[in-house]
Amino acid sequence: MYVDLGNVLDSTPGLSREQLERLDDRVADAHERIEAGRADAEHGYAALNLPETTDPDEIRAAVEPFGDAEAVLTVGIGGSALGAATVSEALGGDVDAYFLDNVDPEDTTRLLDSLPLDSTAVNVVSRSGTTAETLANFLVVREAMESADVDWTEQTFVTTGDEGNLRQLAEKHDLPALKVPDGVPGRFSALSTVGLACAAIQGHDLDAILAGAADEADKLSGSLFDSPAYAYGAASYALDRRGATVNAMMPYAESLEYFAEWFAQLWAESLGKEGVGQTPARALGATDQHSQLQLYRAGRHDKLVTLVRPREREDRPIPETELEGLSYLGGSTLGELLDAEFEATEASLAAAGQPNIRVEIDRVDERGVGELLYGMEAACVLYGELENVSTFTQPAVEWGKRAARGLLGGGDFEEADAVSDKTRLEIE
Ligand SMILES: O=P(O)(O)OC[C@H]1O[C@H](O)[C@H](O)[C@@H](O)[C@@H]1O
Repeated sequence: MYVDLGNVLDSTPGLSREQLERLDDRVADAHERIEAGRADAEHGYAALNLPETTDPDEIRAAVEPFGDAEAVLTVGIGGSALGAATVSEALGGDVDAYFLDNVDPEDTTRLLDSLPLDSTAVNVVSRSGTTAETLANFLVVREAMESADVDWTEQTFVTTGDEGNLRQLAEKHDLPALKVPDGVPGRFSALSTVGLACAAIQGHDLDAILAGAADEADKLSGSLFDSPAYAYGAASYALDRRGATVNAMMPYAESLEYFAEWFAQLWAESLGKEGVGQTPARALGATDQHSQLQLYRAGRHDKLVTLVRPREREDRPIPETELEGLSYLGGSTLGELLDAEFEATEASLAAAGQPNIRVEIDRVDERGVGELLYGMEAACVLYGELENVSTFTQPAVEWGKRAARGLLGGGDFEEADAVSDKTRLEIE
């Protein structure tokens, strides 16, 4: 992963070279703390050890029974879906991948009606094994399979912890089960059993994904000037502190659209604590140049725009045309056009003094995806250290979960009372 901070030096808010150097002393301290956490495999910090601790053979063995599947359906939510979706969307593959990560009845019905159920492998993923959306969706999928005379026990495997409803289900029906790694919160689990089982079914090279991540891990050091991940994390933190409270993640590759979603969870759940945290926004280049960019260039100076792209991609020529006004396009390629748009956006933000950071990988391949995921996780952990928040918890999310559960009669939760106490001011 390559990170270019050039366009934060003269922006507003911005960071001078001296400010970056002063920040580097704090990066050194934070790095020491992170390394100590990794050495003790402390909760959360253990995620940064995944390139070494994830066993690709274990994942390949667990999915072996599904070698002939035409499709793979991941049933999970949040960190139990977004990592797998990011890897799968980035790398494509002959086996179609689908994700049930919401409980929208219309969408679920549409998906189940369109899937070849008798040749779909189903991976039910939940770290806790208790998440209502995931378990409810699984029950719906199971019933759809039974109605289609498909033996769901032959086509389902689970990825979960040692305890919980899902573990019990796997034991009862003798389903293959992968274990979620200890000490790794869901949003940091893309490089583990949680994020890689789907990729394994699609035939992707797990070793190369982990090797890309390991390369990024090797670059972590006591200086942001030696580590792209820390450069990104430290600059994002310092810019937020100076007023760039929004981080618009804008990949220039359709295959990385999910990456921006994954990043949004990582950043929001990890850093949104005690009144602080940079708000992630999602954009896609070049599409959103024709919608959101107006705001990013001419709106408040409260945003950092992160522009992500691969340095190489498979290209496609733009045919020559007889239309004179379009002659500049003919003979060029779609990739060249996309790159020109990337650079034009970057320059236009810089000219307006809006801070932006360029993040590149060589290609959107296994290695590149491993680098990007690991790099952003390490950036997030560093940001959390600098901000002094508890990066690996999500108490605010738990509140809503308890309220919803109480409403459904799943227990006596005082949070559910707040729902009936709602103040209304309804206009018809
Ligand atoms: O994997 P699960 O236990 O089902 O959790 C799935 C998701 O649910 C929660 O709401 C958490 O806030 C997320 O961090 C987590 O990734």
